[in-house]
Amino acid sequence: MELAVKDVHVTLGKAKIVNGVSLHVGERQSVGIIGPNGCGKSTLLKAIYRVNPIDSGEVLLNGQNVTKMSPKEAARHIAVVGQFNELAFDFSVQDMVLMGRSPHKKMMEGYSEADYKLVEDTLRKTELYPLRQRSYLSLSGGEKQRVILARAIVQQPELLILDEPTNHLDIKFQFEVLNLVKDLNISTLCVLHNIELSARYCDYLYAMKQGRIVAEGAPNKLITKETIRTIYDVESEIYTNPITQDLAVAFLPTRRK
Ligand SMILES: Nc1ncnc2c1ncn2[C@@H]1O[C@H](COP(=O)(O)OP(=O)(O)OP(=O)(O)O)[C@@H](O)[C@H]1O
Repeated sequence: MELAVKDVHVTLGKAKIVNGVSLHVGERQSVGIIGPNGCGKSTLLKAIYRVNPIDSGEVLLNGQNVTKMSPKEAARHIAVVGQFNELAFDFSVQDMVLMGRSPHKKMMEGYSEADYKLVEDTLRKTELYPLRQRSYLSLSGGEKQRVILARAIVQQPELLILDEPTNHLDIKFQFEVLNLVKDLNISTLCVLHNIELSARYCDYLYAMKQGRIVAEGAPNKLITKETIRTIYDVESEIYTNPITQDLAVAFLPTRRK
C-alpha cells in the first residue's frame, strides 16, 4: 500500500497549522516524522486518517482519495494508534481487540473462529493475554497503549499510522512495540519524539517545523547537528553508539544563568 500526501493544508479554528505538506510512504516502508512540540505533526496525521478536514491538497492510498472513502472502507486499509486512548464506555481488553475485526464484517455478521484465534494470538504476542478479561479503563497508560496496538494489528491494515506509540511505555515495551510493528512488514507512518528510536526503526524521515516539512531523507542523512539545530533549536553531536553501532545523539543544551 502506498500513501501519497500532496500539498496538504489544514486550518484549526483560525490558525493555519499544516502549510503545504507533501510526503510519501512506499510499499512496506517505515516512514517517521520528527519535529518540535506544536509543529503540526498530530494535526497532519489526523488529516491523513480523516479526523481533521483538509483545506486543500490530496491524501491518496494507492491512488485512491482517502477523503472520498467511507469510514468503514478507510478502516479496512488504515489502522491508527493515537496519542490519547481514553474511551467514554468500558470494554474488556479482549472485546476491545476483537473490535479491530469490525471493519471487515458485513452488517449483522458475527465474529468467526478465525477472528477469535487471531485475537488470541495477538493478545499473546503483545503480552496482554493475562489481562484479557480486565476492564480497559482500569489499565495503566502503557497497557492501554498495547491494547490499542493489538486492536490495530487484528485490523490487518495495509497502512498503520502511529502517533507517539511509545509514549507511555517502559524501555522493554518501547522496543517490543516497535519490533512488533516492524515485523508486521506493512507500510507505516509514525511520529516519534525519540530521534534515536526513529533512526533505528524508520527507513526514511521527514522533519517538520511550523507546519512545513523542512528536511527529508534516510535517517543517517537527515539526522545531523544542523537539522537538530534547525528544528529544535538545540546544539548536539551525532555519533555512532560504540556498543550498539546505532546512530546516537548527544544533546548539548546551553544552560540558562
Ligand atoms: N482547535 C484548535 N484551534 C487552534 N489551534 C489548535 C487547535 N488544535 C490544536 N491547535 C494547535 O495546533 C498546533 C499543532 O498541534 P499538534 O498537536 O498538531 O502538534 P504536534 O506537533 O503533534 O505537537 P506535540 O509534539 O506536542 O504532540 C499547536 O500549537 C496546537 O496548540
